[in-house]
Amino acid sequence: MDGLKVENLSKSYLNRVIFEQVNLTIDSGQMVAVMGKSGAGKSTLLNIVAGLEKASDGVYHYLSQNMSDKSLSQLAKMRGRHMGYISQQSPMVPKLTVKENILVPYWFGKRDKTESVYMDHLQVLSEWFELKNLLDAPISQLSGGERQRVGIIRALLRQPQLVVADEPTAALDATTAHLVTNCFTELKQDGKIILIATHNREVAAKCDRVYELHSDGLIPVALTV
Ligand SMILES: Nc1ncnc2c1ncn2[C@@H]1O[C@H](COP(=O)(O)OP(=O)(O)OP(=O)(O)O)[C@@H](O)[C@H]1O
Repeated sequence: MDGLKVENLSKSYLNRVIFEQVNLTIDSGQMVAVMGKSGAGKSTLLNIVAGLEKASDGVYHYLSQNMSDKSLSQLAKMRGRHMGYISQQSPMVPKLTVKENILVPYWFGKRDKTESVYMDHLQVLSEWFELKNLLDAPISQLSGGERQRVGIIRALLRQPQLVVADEPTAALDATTAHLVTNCFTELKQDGKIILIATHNREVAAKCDRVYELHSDGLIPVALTV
């Protein structure tokens, strides 16, 4: 199974339960949004799926592998090869240019395609996200929304099967946010899996399914935008 299957996942910090009984299946070619009030645990859930932290209980499978059995370093390898993780504030190396920041994971990760494939894809993505003219600029000169788009390009550079995007449009105006949702829609049409945490109802409305995260699990919601 190429998809993602989450079963009875729970997370607690010390004795405080953030969520439990989270069940979610996303097949190839599907885009799913998780909404919910601030502090509900959306970032925590996405961090677990992306292998940045461990669940307290439950299992999840991705690419037919039981991810819950893996160590954080094994999960980091899986993430580098098979996932694109977009965080709320993508960390950047201040002294590097935009292009160099995008290429950092390529420099340090396993290269399963030729260099020209990555460079061509970088050009396509930077054009799509309207950053082509800024590729040689120091990252420190970019606005918050521009940096957010750099983080998205970096996560997509390796053409991952699973994209985990935490508030990918938080710093963007409506027009630029459309670039992101249109890109994600193309990716899902190409068979990728997209999991988004968002407060933006217009972004969620573009998804195949929308859930609200509560302490006792995910509840499907029907959006009227
Ligand atoms: N390392 C940690 N230790 C203790 N509590 C934590 C830790 N990380 C997150 N939390 C708590 O878990 C809860 C869920 O946080 P999370 O960031 O996942 O929420 P969220 O739904 O993404 O919120 P927002 O919409 O505001 O981004 C919060 O109450 C937060 O304080």
